[in-house]
Amino acid sequence: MSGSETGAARPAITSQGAARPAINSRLENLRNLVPAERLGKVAEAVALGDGELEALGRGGLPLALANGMIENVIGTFELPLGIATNFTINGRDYLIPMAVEEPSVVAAASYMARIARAHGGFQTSSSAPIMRAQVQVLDVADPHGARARVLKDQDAIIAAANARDKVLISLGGGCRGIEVHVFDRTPVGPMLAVHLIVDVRDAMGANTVNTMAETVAPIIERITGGVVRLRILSNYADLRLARAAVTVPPEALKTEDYAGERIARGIVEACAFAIVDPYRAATHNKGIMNGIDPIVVATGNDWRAIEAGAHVWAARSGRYTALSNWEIDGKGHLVGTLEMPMALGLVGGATKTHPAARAALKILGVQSAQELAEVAVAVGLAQNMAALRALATEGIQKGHMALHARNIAIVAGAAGDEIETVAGALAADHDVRVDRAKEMLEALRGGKG
Ligand SMILES: CC(C)(COP(=O)([O-])OP(=O)([O-])OC[C@H]1O[C@@H](n2cnc3c(N)ncnc32)[C@H](O)[C@@H]1OP(=O)([O-])[O-])[C@@H](O)C(=O)NCCC(=O)NCCSC(=O)C[C@@](C)(O)CC(=O)[O-]
Ligand SMILES: NC(=O)C1=CN([C@@H]2O[C@H](COP(=O)(O)OP(=O)(O)OC[C@H]3O[C@@H](n4cnc5c(N)ncnc54)[C@H](OP(=O)(O)O)[C@@H]3O)[C@@H](O)[C@H]2O)C=CC1
Repeated sequence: MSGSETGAARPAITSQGAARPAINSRLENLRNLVPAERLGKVAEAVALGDGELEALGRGGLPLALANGMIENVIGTFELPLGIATNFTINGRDYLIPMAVEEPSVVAAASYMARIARAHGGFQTSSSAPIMRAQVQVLDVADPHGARARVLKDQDAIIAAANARDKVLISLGGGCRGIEVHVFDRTPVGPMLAVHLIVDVRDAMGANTVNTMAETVAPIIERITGGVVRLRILSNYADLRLARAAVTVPPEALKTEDYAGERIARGIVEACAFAIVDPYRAATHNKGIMNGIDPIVVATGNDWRAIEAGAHVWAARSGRYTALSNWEIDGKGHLVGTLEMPMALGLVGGATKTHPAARAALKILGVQSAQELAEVAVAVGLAQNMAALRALATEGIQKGHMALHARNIAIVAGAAGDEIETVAGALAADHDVRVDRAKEMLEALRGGKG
């Protein structure tokens, strides 16, 4: 990992998280219950209140609220919300709410978390929640001279930016500094990008920094003698990094068919493929985002922003590559690491307006946006580990298609108890196809009739 320069700013997750009583994320047999029973178990584990239970039980978002969130609302669109179990992060157990349409994602994360928890779980860290806003300046005669003038007057710009958001300042956030990037040649002539470097505390921060950028634009025009056009945050949140690491001995990975050393080596080899080949890296990173996006969605955060930040970070060297690293340490243990931008909020956006998002945050029990970011990358790393383990051994279809079989059964027309019966038969036959499911369904119904 390369982010140690910002690591010093990280407040200890354990001290921030201390407000929530410890839970046990193992929740054995959750998979064998029906949804209402699962909700009961989770509610008991994290002490959900009536409001949260109601929000999760009834689907989360009343139409009247939805109508206030976006434009031209005609209804709501639901996704399954699953709970990944077994997570231990920095010595603390977490239940992970995941809103996602893809089968096997929740199971895969829970599986790797189960392996990791016996070996200390995931270790995480993060930098302070610092975002950048950009102010684009055109028509500057002397861009380098203008840069020098902006930096000389940066205290006045910072003061003007901070005058706009008293709440943020009272919480210890605010504009911390200025950077000026000069582009000598662009299709429209020389250009400056003045960056406001802002600590947004527990917000994702887009609106916060956009307001600041618009506020300081006239001052920047005056100082540079240029014309300001764009005033907007950058989704390349390279100053807001979260990191996760996991170490497991090879014997923890072994299965009936594969030795642990073979699996660990296979994971390292799979990662090497993604490091050198962008075609593979895109899929490798999609697997990481399989873990992260469902948390982003469940907590009402902006997943487009997280995706944008992830992929520009993956290409920061000029070549798109793997976000994670897998290696074998001196003791022969498998070591996985992931570091990436993670601009998540506990306030702002839909985090407070969406009742199910509030319930998801309660389930997570996180005390700060930084803690949420660290949990998200830990789950991303677990998901990556699960996919690479499967790919390097039996292949993805065995586990994934067995769980996807339920979707196929539904597409074929199965309902109620038929879904599990047809899905089980499809998986047992290793032939997960809709036409096959239809045949099975006909036979099942014919048998009953
Ligand atoms: C799917 C598994 C976990 C099965 O694996 P398995 O060996 O059949 O699982 P198991 O039945 O032995 O159970 C092991 C643990 O997994 C969990 N688990 C297992 N099943 C369930 C379930 N039904 N409901 C809830 N949890 C489940 C659960 O934690 C369980 O422990 P337990 O608590 O029972 O002691 C495994 O095959 C796997 O991890 N596969 C990888 C799946 C994956 O990566 N899916 C993502 C979609 S594919 C994709 O989009 C990404 C990709 C692959 O392209 C990325 C890339 O290329 O890098
Ligand atoms: N390119 C992009 O990614 C863009 C994204 N967006 C959208 O912007 C939204 C996120 O913006 P964001 O600024 O986070 O949201 P908000 O403006 O809704 O919330 C941030 C505000 O909440 C208040 N606040 C209260 N408690 C805290 C706390 N503990 N820490 C920090 N702030 C606190 C602050 O001041 P106060 O109370 O004074 O408001 C702060 O300005 C998302 O919906 C996103 O989709 C918008 C434009 C572009």
